[in-house]
Amino acid sequence: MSLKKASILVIDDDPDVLTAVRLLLRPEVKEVVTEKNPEQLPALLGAGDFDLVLLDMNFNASINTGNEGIFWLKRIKEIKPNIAVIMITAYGDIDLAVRSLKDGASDFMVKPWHNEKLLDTIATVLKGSVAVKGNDPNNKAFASGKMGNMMLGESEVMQEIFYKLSKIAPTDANILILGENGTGKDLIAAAIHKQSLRVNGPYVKVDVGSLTESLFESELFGHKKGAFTDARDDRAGRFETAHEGTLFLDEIGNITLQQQAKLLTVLQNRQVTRLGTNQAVPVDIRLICATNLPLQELANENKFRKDLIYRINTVEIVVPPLRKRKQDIPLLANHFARMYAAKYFKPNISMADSAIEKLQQYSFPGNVRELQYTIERAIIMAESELIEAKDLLFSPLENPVTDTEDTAELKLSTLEKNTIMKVIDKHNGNISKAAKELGLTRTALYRRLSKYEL
Ligand SMILES: Nc1ncnc2c1ncn2[C@@H]1O[C@H](COP(=O)(O)OP(=O)(O)OP(=O)(O)O)[C@@H](O)[C@H]1O
Repeated sequence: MSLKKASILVIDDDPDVLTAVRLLLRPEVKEVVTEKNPEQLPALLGAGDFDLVLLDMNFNASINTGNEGIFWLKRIKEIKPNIAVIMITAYGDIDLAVRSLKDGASDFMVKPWHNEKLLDTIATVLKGSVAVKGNDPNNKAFASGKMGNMMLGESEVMQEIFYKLSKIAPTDANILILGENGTGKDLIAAAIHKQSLRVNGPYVKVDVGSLTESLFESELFGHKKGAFTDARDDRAGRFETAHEGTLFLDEIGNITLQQQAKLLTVLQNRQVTRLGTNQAVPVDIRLICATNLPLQELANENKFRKDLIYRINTVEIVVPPLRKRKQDIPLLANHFARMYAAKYFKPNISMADSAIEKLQQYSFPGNVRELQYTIERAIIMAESELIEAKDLLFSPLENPVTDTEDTAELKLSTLEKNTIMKVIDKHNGNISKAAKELGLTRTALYRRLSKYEL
């Protein structure tokens, strides 16, 4: 949605702020309504059709915890879940503002702001929020339950994914998400839950790839006290915990054939039996699975059961690596720059064109996660307000990948292995630090260590 068509509600108890915002927005938007008393919010939201609320985080001069802002944010989301909210905050409340993103705010502005920056932020949020409102395929964002609340993408392929997601999220279809590490599979799973009819139910994520044979059953299906040596209490498994909600099984390609058989039985019967009991408990879950492995190939090699694939992939979403959708890089880079500029108290920092160009020339083997860490590093190190090409340092894997050739995957594996060794060495064997620099989770790094037998 464009600024010109937007109806905006501004809530702040400082009349000077309200006047300033009114003067700024009136020529730019369709309608601007200002109100100093947040108690009026429910009535105003009921009466008007607002696209966006600018909401102050502090309303009582004597209490300055920002909690009133979070309280009112939650109320807005209860009354009109799809309305976009930008929080207005003072410098000292950045932590709370970041928390507000988790509670559904689309963005936040730090006082005092530059007028242009405020308009820019409102315009960006409005563009994103349409996806939430109408699931229009021409949008650049899809609402997620995660930090920043938005999954961004303007490439054709991401637009198609958003469209597909908007269609399938409200159904109960099982979904299989395929894609390399760091492409956003986790974010997609959270987004599907957020946009589903189960949104008020639990969202339970399990990294099944990291569960040992012995933990697998008790973790997923639960156990009775005494069922095995460490079972000190009765415990519900993740299937039961996810009852009436969504169960997200990550790294599904890494489970053994034995685990696959157990999972299949539960999915077929839609009931679980806790270890140590005979009683089957019905479970009502929506299942989402994800993996970075080619399941079909694994099935052809008899490493993954075909009947399980059929069971889990009613709908398949394939998320392409970032190097195959470079059009998304500017949008994502600016999004991360704004996010970290706020986090590290550098509100006026922005990305130079040369920096965006450099990012677009890089192959990002760690995908969006690596882009995110690259920008975070640049913002932390930045000495001026403009991030330039020279400020962007990639993890040692700097050679752009030309993945049109057959040899690309092979080259990439060798580069990846060497890079991992170099980075671990640099951090004296500290896996957490190495994983962070590489743009990987610790689990993903461990998996690579075992893949390359390091
Ligand atoms: N399209 C996107 N828009 C905004 N942020 C994104 C997008 N894609 C990924 N991210 C961010 O990149 C990081 C990695 O994403 P995520 O964890 O969802 O990837 P993944 O595919 O599940 O990775 P892994 O396979 O390693 O678990 C997260 O911080 C996520 O918020």
